[in-house]
Amino acid sequence: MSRPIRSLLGSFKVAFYGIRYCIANERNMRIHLSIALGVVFLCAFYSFSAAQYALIVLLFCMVIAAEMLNTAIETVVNLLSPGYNHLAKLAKDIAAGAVLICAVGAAVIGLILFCDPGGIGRLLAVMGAHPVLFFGGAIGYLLLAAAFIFVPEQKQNPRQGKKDE
Ligand SMILES: Nc1ncnc2c1ncn2[C@@H]1O[C@H](COP(=O)(O)OP(=O)(O)OP(=O)(O)O)[C@@H](O)[C@H]1O
Repeated sequence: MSRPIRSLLGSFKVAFYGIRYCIANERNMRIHLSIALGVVFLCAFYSFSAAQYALIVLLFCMVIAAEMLNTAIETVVNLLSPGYNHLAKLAKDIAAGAVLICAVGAAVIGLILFCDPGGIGRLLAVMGAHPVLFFGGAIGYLLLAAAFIFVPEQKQNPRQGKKDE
């Protein structure tokens, strides 16, 4: 394999390692992903335009990327300032605030999109016609999401990471 291709594949490998690390160790990341999956299910009841789907995908990416940047900032702060430090607190609090702003913004836009009467009507129609299937599916989703969100974590000490990961 040529050097540029190996280097490109290497960049993907480390990026996927970062994504996997956040999913395995950040509860908030798993909450965002569970909500995203729920939203994908809900989309089946709505007839969104291509632009509305694009907006939903953009919101998923925005919130998840913000959460990952927050984790990156927390990790660097832990590396540089393991003890109590007012500046460390400030950096973490500001990063957490940024995630909150993205998540609240996404929730507000989501509410506006999903308040569409046509979609709500279809949702209620399916609920009325197939209650067992509908509520069984909803409970199944909630149980799986809870199991995913509260999976035990094995947070790594950043100083112990391997160099090539
Ligand atoms: N080194 C530190 N010095 C001072 N305050 C800190 C320090 N580390 C954390 N804090 C405070 O504790 C809060 C929680 O920090 P922590 O590192 O546990 O992040 P978190 O928001 O709980 O992230 P997560 O649970 O996603 O790892 C921070 O927002 C900050 O206010």
